[in-house]
Amino acid sequence: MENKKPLILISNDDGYQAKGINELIKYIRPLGEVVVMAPDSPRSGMACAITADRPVKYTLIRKEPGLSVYKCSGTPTDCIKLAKYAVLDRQPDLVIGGINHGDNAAVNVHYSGTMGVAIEGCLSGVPSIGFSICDHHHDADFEPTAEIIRKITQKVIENGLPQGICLNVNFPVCPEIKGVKICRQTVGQWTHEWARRNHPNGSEYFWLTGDFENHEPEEEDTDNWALNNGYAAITPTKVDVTAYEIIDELKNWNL
Ligand SMILES: Nc1nc2c(ncn2[C@@H]2O[C@H](COP(=O)(O)O)[C@@H](O)[C@H]2O)c(=O)[nH]1
Repeated sequence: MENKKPLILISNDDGYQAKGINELIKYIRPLGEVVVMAPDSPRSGMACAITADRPVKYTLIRKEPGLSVYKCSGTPTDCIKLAKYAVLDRQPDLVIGGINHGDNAAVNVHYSGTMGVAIEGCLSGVPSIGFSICDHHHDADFEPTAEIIRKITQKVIENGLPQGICLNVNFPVCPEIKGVKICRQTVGQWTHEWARRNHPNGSEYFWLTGDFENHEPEEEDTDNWALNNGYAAITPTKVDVTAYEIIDELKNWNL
């Protein structure tokens, strides 16, 4: 029986030409057969959005031994769904989103197209990881993340992940990452989220801005604490968002 290399499906939300996904391809290639299906342009903030009202297309960009790269007109989640349906000849062994230009720690897991990739992989029963770095610049330095990305990826290939759980991995911006912390999601929220502006035609419009308010900066078990102190943060993330803790209370409402 041929011993096949792990099949690794990669996507992102910064587009197939972004530095982050191309650095990720470089770090991951030695670990398996890599197939990339990524948006044809940036799709930040798309979370788990899907395209239900217009055609979605994909195009082969490059094909080498062990690596195929496609661009797609859809969302990050569309990329995973379409790659599995139209391109792959078998279920992938691993789905990876990233490396995102900007972190997706704390509540950002709910806005992130990077985590939309990992959540879609997880929902389809595939061990999945989202990788992000706390640097929005297009030429961010991803090199300090390489060794940890390879270690985490290899561990997930070897051990898998429980059904319904994926990993949200965030990296600080520093020349040498101190290590890895296993964290919980920080409690916080975005404030001052809009800039009110006037269009030259006299109309008013709003532009998304915002400050992220960390409500527990001293709590050392949070992903934001790890990132603020030079550690990579691994936040195990569930796709079942049921609030089990209040089911009995609601039953007692006798609706
Ligand atoms: N400037 C603001 N950024 C926000 C706000 N809410 C979320 N976000 C950012 O969106 C990204 C989406 O992640 P991606 O992986 O799709 O790029 C998330 O990481 C947050 O940083 C906001 O109110 N203002």
